[in-house]
Formats: sequence, C-alpha cells, structure tokens
Amino acid sequence: MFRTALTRFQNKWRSYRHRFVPWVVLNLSKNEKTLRQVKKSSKDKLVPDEEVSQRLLELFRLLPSSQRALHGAAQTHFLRQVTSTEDRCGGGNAVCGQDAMVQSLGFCIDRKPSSLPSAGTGVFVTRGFVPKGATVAMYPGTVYQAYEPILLQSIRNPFVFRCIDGVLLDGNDKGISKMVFRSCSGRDRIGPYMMSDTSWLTDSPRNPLAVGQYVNNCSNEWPANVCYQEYDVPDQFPIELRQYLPNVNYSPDTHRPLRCVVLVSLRDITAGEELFSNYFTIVH
Ligand SMILES: C[S@@+](CC[C@H](N)C(=O)[O-])C[C@H]1O[C@@H](n2cnc3c(N)ncnc32)[C@H](O)[C@@H]1O
Repeated sequence: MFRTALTRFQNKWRSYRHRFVPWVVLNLSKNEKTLRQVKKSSKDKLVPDEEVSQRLLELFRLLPSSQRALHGAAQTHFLRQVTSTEDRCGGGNAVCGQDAMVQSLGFCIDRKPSSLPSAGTGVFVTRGFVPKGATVAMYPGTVYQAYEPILLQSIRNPFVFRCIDGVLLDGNDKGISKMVFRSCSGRDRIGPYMMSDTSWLTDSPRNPLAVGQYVNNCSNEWPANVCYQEYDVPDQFPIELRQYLPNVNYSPDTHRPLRCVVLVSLRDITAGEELFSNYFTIVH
C-alpha cells in the first residue's frame, strides 16, 4: 500500500514542470487553482518560434548598437544606426529602448514595486496595449544544460528558472551569477560582434524586454496574464543583432542553439497592469 502511494506521488511529481524550485515546496498547495496544464511538452508553445523571431527582430533593429565591439564596415553601419537612433530619441539609451519598444511592439514594460504585498519588484505594462499572444518580455541569464553543475550559483537564488527539458537559466543580476554571466559574455564573440548583452545586469537594459526575471507568480486573486515559452535562437538569426540577446551559454562547448525564454501574453493587457506568470506547469 505504501509502495502504491509512493508510486502515485512520484508520477504526480514527475508531471510538474516547476519553474522555480523553492516555490514548489512552499506555495504549491496555495496555488492549486492557478496551475497551468499543457497536453505534451511539444504543445507548450502558445505562438510559433517564427513569430517570436519576427517580433524580436523588429525591436532589435531599432535599438542603439554598442560601439565597443565594432570596427570597419560594421562600425560604419553602427554610426549610421546610432545617429539615426539618437535623432529619434535625443540621446539617453534607456529612453531609446522604451521608445523603440513602443514603436515596434506598441507597448513598453518596466520594473516597479509589485502591487502584491511583500513580493518585492514586479514588471508592469507602462505604456500602450499588449494584445493576446504578444512577446512581452525575455528571461535573461546564463544557460546551463541539464547535465552542467550550477550548485554554487543556485544557493539562495530565487532566479533559477527551469525549462521543460531541464535546461536552467540563472537570471540573478547580483553576486556570483552576475560575474559568471559577464565572463561568459566576454568570452563569446564572433569577430567584431558580441553574441549577448550584459546591460540587463544594470538598471537600464539596452533591450527593454530583458526584465522577465522580475515577473511575479500569480495567485488565486491575480491569475496569470503571461506564460513562459522556450525559444531556441535559430541559426539564421542575424549575427549583428545577437548583441541584444540577454542569454549566454555557460559552457563554450554547447553544440545546440542558444536557449532563450520569452513571456507571451495570455490575454490583452492594458497600461498600468502588473504581469503575472505561473511558476508551475503540469505536462500530461
Ligand atoms: C523570480 S523572483 C521575482 C522577482 C522578485 N519579486 C524580486 O523582487 O526579486 C521570485 C521571487 O519573487 C517573490 N514572489 C514572486 N511571486 C510572489 C507572490 N505572488 N507573492 C509574494 N512573493 C512573490 C518570491 O520571493 C520569489 O522567490
């Protein structure tokens, strides 16, 4: 009898795709009603990858470039791009990023104190309108394959996100996590091009979508309005626009496309609303 109960528990546990481990232990019973259920891991995607690529490219093409890693022909292109972006935005990068977002996606998001008591920082739609199925945010961080060690970085770290296939993203912008991201990002470049962006580690990310790690968990009173979706960057993603991707592989020998995670809207969302995701998904 004990064995049957144990097997039933193990099966139920295996079907959970817990996104943030401490939350599974502490909050599962409080959030039963808000669990997200999907049929199979392959059916977890709300919008096709091609559409996510399209939205990211539309935004990235408007963002100001980083001069640091560029020279030659790329620099000429950079100068043209920066000049035209500065004309539009009048200087400061933060303003440019937000304006670029409104221009390309029709809304912008930002971090602010959460509307939930003792939930710290949250993410809000600050301008415009988010239609259902839009790419609303990205989850930045170092990408660890399921077999790679993350022990030290994961201690007392609420920002370790677990993908459905066991890949982990460490979206903590402080301490050892921050050092690891900077070091991996500096390591990976192709010729003059950076392959990732480190500015999500600061208060003003160049890519304004890269604040998804601050989205709080839904509750019975505040149902989820966004959900996580794994997105593997396709080979044909333009090399000069990879500098805006807020993810980098921990290992230089990862022979698979870069894993990113985006947040997709589950319904229309209006300016002033806080974004809430679901930290648990059940895969049947
Ligand atoms: C991924 S972080 C989200 C960002 C976090 N709010 C912050 O300011 O750092 C996850 C942590 O946020 C807090 N959190 C998330 N959703 C919450 C909720 N509905 N109520 C209270 N705290 C919440 C918990 O401390 C959790 O460990």
